[in-house]
Amino acid sequence: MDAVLEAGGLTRRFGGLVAVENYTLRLAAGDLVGLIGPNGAGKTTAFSLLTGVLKPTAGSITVKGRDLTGRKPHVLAEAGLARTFQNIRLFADLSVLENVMAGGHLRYGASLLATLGLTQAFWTSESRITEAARAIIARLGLGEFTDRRAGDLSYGDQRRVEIARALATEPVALLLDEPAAGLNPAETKTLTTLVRKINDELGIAVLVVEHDMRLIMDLCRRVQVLNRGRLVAEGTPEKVQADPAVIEAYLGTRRQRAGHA
Ligand SMILES: Nc1ncnc2c1ncn2[C@@H]1O[C@H](COP(=O)(O)OP(=O)(O)OP(=O)(O)O)[C@@H](O)[C@H]1O
Repeated sequence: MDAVLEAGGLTRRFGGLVAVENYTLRLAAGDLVGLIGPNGAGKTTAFSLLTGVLKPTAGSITVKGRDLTGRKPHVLAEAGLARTFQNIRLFADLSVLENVMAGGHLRYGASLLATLGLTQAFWTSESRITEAARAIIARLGLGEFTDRRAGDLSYGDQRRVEIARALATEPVALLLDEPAAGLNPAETKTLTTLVRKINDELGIAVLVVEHDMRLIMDLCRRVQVLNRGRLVAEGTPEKVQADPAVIEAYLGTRRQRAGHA
């Protein structure tokens, strides 16, 4: 299967520190990949490189075969990479529908001229965006919240709305940055079901960066493990859990912390 997102040899230095070195990822349609690693392993840096928030010191990023290395986050978003944030970033005062429509505007927004002139093109695109947003909201089981103010929802429901907004951009890949942070166990379970459904039913490739090891092992078909900026293992959850390099990465970090204490 062709890759929708490919990262080759991604490296990022901060002064003398190499935060990520030679990180490689191949995400094809339908892939569901988890990225884990102990504290300071480089997960956030890798995520920021993939989403264009940080520029790589070396390496490349291609989306659907297009080289987008070093391009800004909005360019990657327009090319089909959707993301969520560690700290949910919804428009709290807008309704759930309006939040999800904001995703659609990125994809189908009418041109400025059409908007100012309120031409037929504007109304056509506006009604198309509204209908698409409603369909996504229904598909994700959020129908009861459609007209509610986003800021009034529980944290778990806000997370789902954020994912709905990401889907409204019609992405080829969805990148989730610690989606379970701040969720209770029941909300985490609902989230797991939702992400699996998106991946299974819509065929959208998913990359999840998480601290919650259980979620990653339950959810993902393939897991990558970073340690000190380098990939030390990649494979099925079963294979990765039994890998001595992974066990050492986590134990080593714990030993280090015990040493500092
Ligand atoms: N902007 C920065 N400037 C300097 N060093 C940085 C910067 N961002 C990250 N680092 C360093 O790069 C390394 C990797 O950090 P990163 O935040 O990517 O790891 P992480 O796996 O996401 O960690 P955590 O699980 O604790 O969030 C760390 O040593 C960190 O201190």
